[in-house]
Amino acid sequence: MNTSARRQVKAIVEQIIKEQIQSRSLQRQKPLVVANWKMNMSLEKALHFLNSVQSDPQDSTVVICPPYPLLYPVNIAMKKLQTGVQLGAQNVHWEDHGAHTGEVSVGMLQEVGCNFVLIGHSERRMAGESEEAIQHKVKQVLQSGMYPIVCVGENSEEFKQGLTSQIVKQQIEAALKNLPNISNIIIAYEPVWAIGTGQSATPYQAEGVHQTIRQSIHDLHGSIAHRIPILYGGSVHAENARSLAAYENIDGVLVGGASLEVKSFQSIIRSFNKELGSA
Ligand SMILES: O=C(CO)COP(=O)(O)O
Repeated sequence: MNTSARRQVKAIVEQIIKEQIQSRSLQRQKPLVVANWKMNMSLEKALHFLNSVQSDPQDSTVVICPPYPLLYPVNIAMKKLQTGVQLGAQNVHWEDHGAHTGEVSVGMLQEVGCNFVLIGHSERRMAGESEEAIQHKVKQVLQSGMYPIVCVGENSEEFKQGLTSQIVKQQIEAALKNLPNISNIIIAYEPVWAIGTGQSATPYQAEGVHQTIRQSIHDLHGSIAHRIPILYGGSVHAENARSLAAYENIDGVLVGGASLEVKSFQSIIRSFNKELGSA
């Protein structure tokens, strides 16, 4: 293909993506872009980050999940700077209070301004977090009115064996069964083999798994499934965010490494905005 033909194909693809995002944003809720800083960032870096990051709450909901000790100062800075960004935690305990050394309750997270909390991240599952603990946490967070972001996803062995659908269905069922009201639930599909590896699932692959997840939620809780945001996570960066945003069942992203730098995170936020001129 010569250069001019290649340029034409690229322009057509760009146009299709733009139309898909525009029609999708008319039908669905606002996209959600979530930063999981994991065990990274200092207070100084975090404050610098907040000074520079910008989000328009009309276009997307942007959430930052810092490590516990940064929650309070980050909340103060967010209020002062009016960044339009919301606060989330990376974990929580299911009890209100008590003898649980090193743990933090839902009430404590709310006191420091958290509206969101990650639950069942694969890095925590690998450290021994059980399905039962995840279910208790989801229930407790829902009761508080906060938004639990429940992480699911297969590991590389399971992926190679073609077990992805089976694994995510099992994880969704374990986390969401017997819940009276799931309207605040957010799901994040994070294939373990894509986390921190630079090897993201293709948007097409992710869309297929998101459809399976939506169907599983539907099987458990009925038509509310269509309103539950399903995020993709695993090597999301500035270059692949826009094509992920184009898919109907990809309602946002959960970003690790690329959320530590303002430039890459800002570019991911722009990819999920309705106005694509600046993307
Ligand atoms: O685990 C993740 C977010 O929770 C994804 O991490 P990376 O974006 O660094 O692959």
